[in-house]
Amino acid sequence: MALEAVNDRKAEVQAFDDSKTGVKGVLDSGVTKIPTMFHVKLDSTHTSPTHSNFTIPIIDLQNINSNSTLHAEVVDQLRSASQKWGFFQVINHGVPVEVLDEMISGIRRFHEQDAEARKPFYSRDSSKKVRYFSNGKLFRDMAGTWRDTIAFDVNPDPPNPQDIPAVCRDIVAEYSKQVKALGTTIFELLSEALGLDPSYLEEMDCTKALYVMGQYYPKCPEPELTMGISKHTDCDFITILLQDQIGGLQVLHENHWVNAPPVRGALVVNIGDILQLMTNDKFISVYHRVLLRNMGPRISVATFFMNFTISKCTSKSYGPIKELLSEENPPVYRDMNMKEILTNYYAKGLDGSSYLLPLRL
Ligand SMILES: O=C(O)CCC(=O)C(=O)O
Ligand SMILES: [Fe+2]
Repeated sequence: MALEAVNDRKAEVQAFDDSKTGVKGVLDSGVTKIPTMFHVKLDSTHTSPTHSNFTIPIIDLQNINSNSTLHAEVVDQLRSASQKWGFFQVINHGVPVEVLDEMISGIRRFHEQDAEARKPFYSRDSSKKVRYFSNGKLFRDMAGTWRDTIAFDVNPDPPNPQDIPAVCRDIVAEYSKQVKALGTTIFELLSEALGLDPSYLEEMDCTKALYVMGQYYPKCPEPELTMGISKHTDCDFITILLQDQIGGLQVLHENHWVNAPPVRGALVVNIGDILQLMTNDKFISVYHRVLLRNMGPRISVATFFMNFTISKCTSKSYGPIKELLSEENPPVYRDMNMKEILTNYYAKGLDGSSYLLPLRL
């Protein structure tokens, strides 16, 4: 890019960020063409049909407390999904559908309230426990995506309730509590799926930190030119995702983009990069993205089991779990502490799963 173009782009991004009203603010200004900073480099897969022969596994958690045969079946399904897909949906997971609906509504209320009410929460200071922003890596990723976020750093040290926007305060607290409990159950089942003691992953601090991101993808006047979220993997242990009924989430499976269709009452779970590392690639952290269509807005809530703050993350080291290694399955990563992992992660743009490469042996 010529220097002039780089400077233009910088000015455009800065003006957008200074508006403190996100992509929603751009839309509300009445544009019919999206600003060039949101034009992403598209590839042929942007418009190609998705692969409908595949479906992301749906796992019913109803029977986890039943007899041991039924329990073992659920564990088998989780193991298979984590190995082959890195993604699955869970139903009968114990989080009431009213809580799910109200969480979507609360996030919608935040993003759809008056711009003046949103502005005070807008910040790029990642040490803030509650903050509103658009495109976390805007100044590093060259293309913006059509998405705004309200994020809550809810665990282990939750924000002061007064700091949470009143329009979603109660439900954020309730949802976080419920999703943490579900996460704990899922980590127990995943530990079993690995042949480990059920408490293994919890003892590795996998359930300690939760980061909840309320995503808002406004209706887009030119969806064919941009993305909701570009192709990436999640830097965490697992992610539990709540999505509304709009659709648009796609998962890369055997080189095909496969839709993760909204299932009422379900939560989507995916394996993150750190769990792939710990399982020595047995469980996979796969690429996913959100493609925008003409519909919208779309709302989702991604809960990352991870502390993204370098100064507060766990001091534990992560590498392939020793119990899983053998002569036939030697470690493919070296151990690294969380500070180093996060430092590598922040040095890359969003599409940067390569931050784990320095750990590959
Ligand atoms: O909104 C979605 O469906 C996916 C969000 C996501 O992948 C993320 O926040 O990492
Ligand atoms: Fe993600």
